[in-house]
Amino acid sequence: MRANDPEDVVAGSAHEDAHLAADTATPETLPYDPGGDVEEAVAVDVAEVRPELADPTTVDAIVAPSRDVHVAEGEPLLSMRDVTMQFGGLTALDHVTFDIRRGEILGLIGPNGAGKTTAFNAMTGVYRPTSGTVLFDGEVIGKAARNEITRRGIARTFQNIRLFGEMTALENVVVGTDARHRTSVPGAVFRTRRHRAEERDAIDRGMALLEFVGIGARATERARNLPYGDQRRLEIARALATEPKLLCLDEPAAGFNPAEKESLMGLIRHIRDDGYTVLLIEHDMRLVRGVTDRIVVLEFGRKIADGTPEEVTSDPAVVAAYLGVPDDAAVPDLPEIGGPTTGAAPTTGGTR
Ligand SMILES: Nc1ncnc2c1ncn2[C@@H]1O[C@H](COP(=O)(O)OP(=O)(O)OP(=O)(O)O)[C@@H](O)[C@H]1O
Repeated sequence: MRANDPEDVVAGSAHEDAHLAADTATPETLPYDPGGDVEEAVAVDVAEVRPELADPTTVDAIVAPSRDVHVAEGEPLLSMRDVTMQFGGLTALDHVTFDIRRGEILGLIGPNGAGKTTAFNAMTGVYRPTSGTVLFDGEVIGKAARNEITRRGIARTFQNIRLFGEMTALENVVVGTDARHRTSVPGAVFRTRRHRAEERDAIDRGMALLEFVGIGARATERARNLPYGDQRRLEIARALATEPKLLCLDEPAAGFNPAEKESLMGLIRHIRDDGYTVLLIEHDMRLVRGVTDRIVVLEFGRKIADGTPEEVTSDPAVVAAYLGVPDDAAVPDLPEIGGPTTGAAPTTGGTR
């Protein structure tokens, strides 16, 4: 199990055993696992870096993406081209084509079972499409290991929060920075100058990211002790720590009250304004409409709409998909979708 692999990060899991050293640490001197195959914990003085992060201008500059992206602002960063995904006799995606443009917040919505997660998995290399192509920053994405996808520049958060519960907030974020480290294992073990510099950068960037998402003051608290909303923010900070070209948020507002949703919208806009491209899968239509630049709608594995929030939410086909009413029956306000009362699409079965 690699420490920087988000799929393996589950709050309260057996993985905590690997990080028991944190239990015996003083609040100021925290051991952290630099990730990869290095097993030896390294002492890090968190208190030393905190005062440097008081200036919000510095925080924004540190957090802003620094990787080379081949496509220009507004051009397609990720393209789904005629993607079909079949599971046995079930067609979960049916010739789906859409782009995520560099610098935008794209919402991907649709009723339960519409194919959102499947599209997400095809984009992030979890599935190889049955046919069609996914292009990311000029390269074809096939099936790829998760760390390879992270390395290429796609980061994601999960519907169900996955954090190292016994690690501090800062440690969780520093683990995310490992994806960008270049030090060899011997370099880490012998603590070469480059390794120490990377370690220092990781801590500075980790603190800046925590400040950026609004939980800087909680840097030394264990992830499992953070309030629910702060855990969701921590997941976002950790995803950003991998320096992604594309940040994918899978239902980041699940379980939030209206005030928390409002605050999350502000954070997502801030992330976009800082230079990131964001894909948002979310059931809450108010949030999707309030924060996205464009929306793609799936139903039964097919794309039924693609446009601005205003265009999409007034599209009779979208209204019908959500409410199960005839296409010509305009309904001005779409409700939150995906709950048990939506009658548009079955969650399973049927050939899509
Ligand atoms: N690995 C799989 N094997 C078989 N069928 C699958 C698999 N993954 C998804 N499906 C099916 O594909 C269809 C689309 O599912 P998907 O999870 O992509 O929808 P969704 O829009 O994400 O739904 P939800 O909003 O409920 O998460 C569903 O009928 C689902 O049962």
